[in-house]
Amino acid sequence: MKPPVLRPEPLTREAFAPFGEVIEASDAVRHFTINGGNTERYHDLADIDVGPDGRVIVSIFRGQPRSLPFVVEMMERHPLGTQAFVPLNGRPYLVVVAPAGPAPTVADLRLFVARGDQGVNYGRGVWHHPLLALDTISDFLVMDRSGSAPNCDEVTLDLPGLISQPV
Ligand SMILES: NC(=O)N[C@@H](O)C(=O)O
Ligand code: NI
Repeated sequence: MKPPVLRPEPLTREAFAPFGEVIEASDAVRHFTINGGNTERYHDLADIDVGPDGRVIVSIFRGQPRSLPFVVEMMERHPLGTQAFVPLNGRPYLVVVAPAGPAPTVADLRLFVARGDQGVNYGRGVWHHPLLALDTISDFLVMDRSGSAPNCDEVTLDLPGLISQPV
């Protein structure tokens, strides 16, 4: 059977809410002026949760661009903590997610096209595809959990999904 084509959706806080938060300086979020008027603070955008035994760490992921069309064959989740990605190069990228819970099927997958000024924070246990950078080598600031217990479950999709081009 041919892999179903995943329908790209624009990344919005509302559409992404079942999977986590969107990290962006939007007028829709609480923001206020600080530093004597020099700076606007877009406040409390995401819940970084690493559980009682984890430690929050900040890393940079330097992703190679994915070639399109791209076949989504696997998904992963981090049951012990959230994982946030914030693009550092101002370039669009792709996010493929499925709800936390049982292993997803291709019918559960959602494909979001993120702008270069939008980050995402995957909720604990939310299924997602590893980083999907586009067009050029791209750096992302990543906030996630460090700890001794294993924190990455992977599944292979019985029927893969297809990200066609152009998204
Ligand atoms: N393995 C790793 O740290 N990266 C993945 O979790 C990812 O979501 O890219
Ligand atoms: Ni991950």
